[in-house]
Amino acid sequence: MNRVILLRHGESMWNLENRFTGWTDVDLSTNGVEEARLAGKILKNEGYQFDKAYTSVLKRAIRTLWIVEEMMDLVWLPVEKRWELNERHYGSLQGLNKAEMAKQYGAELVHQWRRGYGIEPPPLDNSDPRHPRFDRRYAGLAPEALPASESLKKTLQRVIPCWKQCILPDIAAGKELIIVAHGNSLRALYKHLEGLSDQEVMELNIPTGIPLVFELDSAFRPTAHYYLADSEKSQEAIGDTAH
Ligand SMILES: O=C(O)[C@H](O)COP(=O)(O)O
Repeated sequence: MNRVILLRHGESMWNLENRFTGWTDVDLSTNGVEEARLAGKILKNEGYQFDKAYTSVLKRAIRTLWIVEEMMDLVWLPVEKRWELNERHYGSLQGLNKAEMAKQYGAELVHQWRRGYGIEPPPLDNSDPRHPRFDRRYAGLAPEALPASESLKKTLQRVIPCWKQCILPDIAAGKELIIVAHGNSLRALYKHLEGLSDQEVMELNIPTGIPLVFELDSAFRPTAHYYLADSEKSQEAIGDTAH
């Protein structure tokens, strides 16, 4: 059986403050550190072993992975950091409070921005210092690859090539992998794996800090998936993420 573990980073400072984050490089909150510790502890206690990890180039995911590695005594683990696993770029919403935006623009539009498949939040201006073209970690990328905002669809269009070209060959080679990423990059991957419709993915929420196991058949199609938490806890966490 092939298997891959997906993990959304622990709660970040801006999750805590209910602000749109996207590509903003905010760190974990104290609670997020605890969530990452617990995820590592659960993975260790359940006997998981890894050969390699994938993560994004954003510190909330990277630090979550570091903490998991420490908890599992796996600090030697090879890690591949891929910008394609970053959170969806939230455009000019980044930094703004989600509840205040719902008051200003209406809950329905904000819900569409957050959970709709094709809708793109308002973009960052090209001259905005927060535009990724000013960030050296993206310096090697073609300018047209750098988003100023992304729908979930656009996010999926970068996540899935990374899945197919980098991650799947590692799984095919028999490696046990953990992918530590973000709410929307993982929603995109989940949509692809489970073949969710554009409508179905609107209902999908991935909680912070709870390992999600995908079992795959020999053609890498999912045969099962489950959270490593009791169902009450994961349902509560999924509910929290939705709001
Ligand atoms: O980027 C963000 O704001 C969060 O990590 C994900 O936010 P969402 O639940 O509003 O998509």
